[in-house]
Amino acid sequence: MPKFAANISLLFAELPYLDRFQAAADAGFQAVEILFPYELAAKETRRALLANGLELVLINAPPPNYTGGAPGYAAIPGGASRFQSDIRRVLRYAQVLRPGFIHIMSGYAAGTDALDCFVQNLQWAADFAPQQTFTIEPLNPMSQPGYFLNDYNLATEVLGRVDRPNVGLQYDSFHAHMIHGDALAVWERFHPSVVHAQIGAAPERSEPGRGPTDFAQLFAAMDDAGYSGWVSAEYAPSTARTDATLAWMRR
Ligand SMILES: O=C(O)C(=O)[C@@H](O)CO
Ligand SMILES: [Mg+2]
Repeated sequence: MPKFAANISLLFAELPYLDRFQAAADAGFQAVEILFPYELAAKETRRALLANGLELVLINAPPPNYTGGAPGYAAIPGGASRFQSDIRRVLRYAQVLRPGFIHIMSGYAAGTDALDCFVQNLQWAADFAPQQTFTIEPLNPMSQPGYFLNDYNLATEVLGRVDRPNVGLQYDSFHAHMIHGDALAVWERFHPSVVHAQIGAAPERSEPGRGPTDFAQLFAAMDDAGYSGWVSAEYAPSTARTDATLAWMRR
C-alpha cells in the first residue's frame, strides 16, 4: 500500500490554514503538501509542521494562488527574468520548509517557442538549485484551458529535453483520466518518470471511490511498480467535512 499525504490546500479547507496540520495528523497522514504557502511567513508553516510531526512533500513555485493570475511563467517566451525571480522566492521558502519537491507550473502558452522556453527555464532552475528536486505536472484542458503542459506525452518530451536528474514527473490521477481517459493506463505507461503522485477521482475531482478509476487497482499498480514515494490526496471533498471522505485510506 502506498504512503499517503494530504494536500491541505484542498483537504481540510473547511478549517483555518494553521489548523489543517493537526487535522491531517489526526486523520493519520504523516505528510502534507501545500500548493501556495506564500500568505504566511515560512517559519509559521514550519512550526505547524514540526508541532504535528509532519513531513512537507511538495510546494508549488509562485505564482499564483487560486484567486486568479497566471499559473506560472516557465513556458512564457520573454518571461525568464520573472521566472527566475519566482524560483529564487520559492527557494527562500524551501530553505525553511524543506519540501521534497517544488512543482514548477508552465503557464498559459502554446507552440515551439513555448516548448523551448519551458525546457530552458527548467534547465536553469535545475542547475541553479541542484540539491532540490523539481516536478512538472500535466493539467487537463477542461480545468485549465490554455495551460501549456496539458498532456503526458508532452511532459515526457519536455523531461527528455531537460535531461536533468532533479526534474521529474508529477502524476495526478484526476488530470491523467481527464486528459487520456484512463488514469491507470497513464500510470502504467509513464510511471518510470514519476517522482511524485497525487490522487483525485475524475470527473469531479472528488475523493477516490466516486468515479470510474479503480483506486485499489491503481494502488496495487503503484506497489507493483516499486513506487516508494508519497501519494498525495489532492481532491475537493464531496462533503463539508474532509474526515468524512477518507474511507478510501482505510479500505
Ligand atoms: O492542480 C493540480 O493538480 C496541482 O497539482 C497543482 O499543483 C496545480 O496548482
Ligand atoms: Mg495535481
